[in-house]
Amino acid sequence: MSDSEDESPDRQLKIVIMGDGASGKTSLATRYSQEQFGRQYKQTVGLDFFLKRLILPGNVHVTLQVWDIGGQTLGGKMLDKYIYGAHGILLVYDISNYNSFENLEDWYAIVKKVFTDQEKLPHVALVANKMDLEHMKTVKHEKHLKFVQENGMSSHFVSAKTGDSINLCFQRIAAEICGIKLTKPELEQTTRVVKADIVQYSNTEPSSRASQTQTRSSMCNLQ
Ligand SMILES: Nc1nc2c(ncn2[C@@H]2O[C@H](COP(=O)(O)OP(=O)(O)OP(=O)(O)O)[C@@H](O)[C@H]2O)c(=O)[nH]1
Repeated sequence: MSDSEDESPDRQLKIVIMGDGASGKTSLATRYSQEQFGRQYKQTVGLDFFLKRLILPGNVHVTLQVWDIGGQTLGGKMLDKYIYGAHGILLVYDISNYNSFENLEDWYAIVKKVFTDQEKLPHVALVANKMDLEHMKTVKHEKHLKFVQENGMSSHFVSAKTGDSINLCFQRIAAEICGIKLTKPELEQTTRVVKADIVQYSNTEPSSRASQTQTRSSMCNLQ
């Protein structure tokens, strides 16, 4: 018997990413599935697909089918069909753009409409993207938490640019859908470790620094 015959088939989960144009949905998907980030904005027309396999605790193999829905589809005829059958929905906003947060009410209204009368509701996650632009933040933390609490969503703060908390976000959502509780060490393990150079200056005069400067590399866990 080959190894592959031993394995149970992957659980397939449909994950839909929604939110205003330029909030960073495609960037989130490409960062997660391909470890890449592009500064250039290229509008998604209709939708794009991404696939990502992951293994959850308990050796649960999962394939995420990530549906990246273009921001211009709000109000369009196809949106209901894109959302239908989703196991998880990411409502994404850009922390530096208040409108993108406010408009999530409209995106969420469509989700609720599609799932009225459905037995199983999808897991809905509120995702604050572009956390690297914290200095340009226009959405208060309390506003984010209120939306989460009022609607029973999970809460995530990420940056597709730096990759901060992206794996953790998808891992938590997949685990939640599969009914798997992640332990603290498992959550910490998923947090991306970013390498940083720490420059150590001696207490000598600036003029003599050039010859004496020593650089040391250390691992730094940015959360
Ligand atoms: N600084 C910063 N820029 C980001 C981040 N994520 C995305 N961007 C930038 O924001 C712009 C829009 O990103 P996209 O991922 O194309 O946005 P989208 O939500 O898919 O847009 P639509 O296709 O119109 O729906 C691009 O220029 C990205 O480089 C982030 O975390 N930080």
